[in-house]
Amino acid sequence: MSLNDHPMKFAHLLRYVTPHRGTLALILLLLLAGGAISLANPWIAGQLTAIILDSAQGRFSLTFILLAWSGLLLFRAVIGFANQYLIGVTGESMSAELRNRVYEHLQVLPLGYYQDRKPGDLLSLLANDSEIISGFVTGTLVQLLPQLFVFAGAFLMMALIDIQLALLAAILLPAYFVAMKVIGRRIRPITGRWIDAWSSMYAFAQENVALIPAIKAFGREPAERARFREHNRAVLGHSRQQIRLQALLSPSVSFLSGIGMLLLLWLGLQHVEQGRIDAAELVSLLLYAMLLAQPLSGLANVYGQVMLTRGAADRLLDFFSVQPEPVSIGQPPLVAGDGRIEYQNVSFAYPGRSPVLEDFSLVIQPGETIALTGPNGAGKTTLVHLLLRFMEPRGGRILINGQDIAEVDITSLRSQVGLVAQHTLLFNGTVRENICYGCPDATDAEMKKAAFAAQAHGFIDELPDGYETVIGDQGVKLSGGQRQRVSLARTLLRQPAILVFDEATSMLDPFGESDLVSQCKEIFRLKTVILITHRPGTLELADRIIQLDPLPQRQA
Ligand SMILES: Nc1ncnc2c1ncn2[C@@H]1O[C@H](COP(=O)(O)OP(=O)(O)OP(=O)(O)O)[C@@H](O)[C@H]1O
Repeated sequence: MSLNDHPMKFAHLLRYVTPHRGTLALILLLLLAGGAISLANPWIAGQLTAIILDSAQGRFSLTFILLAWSGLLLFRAVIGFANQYLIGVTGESMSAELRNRVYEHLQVLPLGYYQDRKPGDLLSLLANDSEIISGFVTGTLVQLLPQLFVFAGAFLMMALIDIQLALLAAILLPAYFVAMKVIGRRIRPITGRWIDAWSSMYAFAQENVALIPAIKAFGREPAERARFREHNRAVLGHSRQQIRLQALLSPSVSFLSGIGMLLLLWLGLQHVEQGRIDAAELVSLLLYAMLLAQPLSGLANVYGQVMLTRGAADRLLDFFSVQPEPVSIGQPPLVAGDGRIEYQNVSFAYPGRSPVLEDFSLVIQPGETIALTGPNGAGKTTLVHLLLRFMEPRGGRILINGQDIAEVDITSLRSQVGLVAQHTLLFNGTVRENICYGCPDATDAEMKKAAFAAQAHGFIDELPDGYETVIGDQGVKLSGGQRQRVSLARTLLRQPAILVFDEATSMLDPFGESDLVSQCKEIFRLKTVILITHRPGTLELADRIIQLDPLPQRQA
């Protein structure tokens, strides 16, 4: 599929260029000025040769020419500095904006998108592809016109000196383009494979770092090392192929242009002998011919860069075209109410799997605490994930306070349903930051009240820095039960009308659990609560126990 056939169109990516068009235009002007100086050099060299050979063409004094030349070189140096600076800064700002946009889109994608992909692939969009796009704009696109300008200028100057030799140089050009095309065409798929291999390696390393305890416990270090080496070998293999082709590209073009120069020199000398041009003009002409070849090797890189950028643009556009979670702009908020929940004939199946729920109905009265129990895989977590609209049901509907949740603003819905998940998800920050994650403006007293209710205050107080203790990645510096309590406090602090505990007490010791149960009875009296649990201590809290049984397996 070509980029313009892409559902989101290549123009979408140009949005990141538009805010910088002023700076890019300035860069372009400076590059053109640099190009003009490059075009002046061969002419000056011709004048110098004329003076040295004492030819009639030497119209300026040696001192004047040297001074003027020095001035031009200084001017080019200043332009070079300005350009390098502007190109660097603009490129970096563009990639930063693109990275922001990628990250924003990541945040609004449905949970299922993450479950189907490796984190490394997503991170590669941030790390590689955003850079490639901005690098193309600042490193290739803006350079194109100045290169063409130098090319056309050099050709024109040659034609003014000797039209035959100028045409000969122009006739030799297709050879360069053939070399560029043949090699350039092979670079693109290799780059795509290199990026794929790189993201697989990254994803593998990331997963392994998270699974270190399991790897150590099962003594799998040597096997994992070997698997990493395998991934790394694939990355290296593709890099080698890519580097080989890229390395081949410029020298091939240089070789062809060198041969062309020799041919030109040979014919030029004959024209000098025939008196059609003088030696000074031949010097200028040869230098112009070199200038002609210079943008060509630049253009050879353009081809490789375009191929590389098309790959990155394809991946980014694919990513941006993934539908975000159902947008709720303009949808009314979920009106705060007494917390009545009603599942009406709800059906759901994960993609490619047999149905988990079919025609499921359940009414949970305001202030009621129900325990949801049943065998593993029966669909208990799925049921509460549907309540939070992490996924959408295939059939039926779910009402809260009489409002269909499919028709309310998703943020207002999630602010009223507090989930304490089966796997605690804590950030690498302080205990305070973790508890206040959903309510950054909570006061110290409110935070501590939530921590007391979750029976977490006692152990937090004994931590080296109390609430300011950093708990490590995923809270590794806390015990499993402590993590659950922090996560519970985080949810309680939001004071949602509906509380969902998805095996949230599974790691608490029996005493801790009974303490928590009595504490929670106090809290739960005011809220609608769904407890997913198998533990008798927690079941005791429930007004009603709902047994969920798995549906008979059948083909999706
Ligand atoms: N992201 C997913 N993609 C595909 N299938 C899934 C996904 N998540 C869960 N399932 C499947 O859906 C079914 C219900 O899973 P769910 O997590 O809701 O069960 P559960 O009753 O909460 O189980 P447990 O008691 O083990 O926590 C299971 O068969 C599971 O394999």
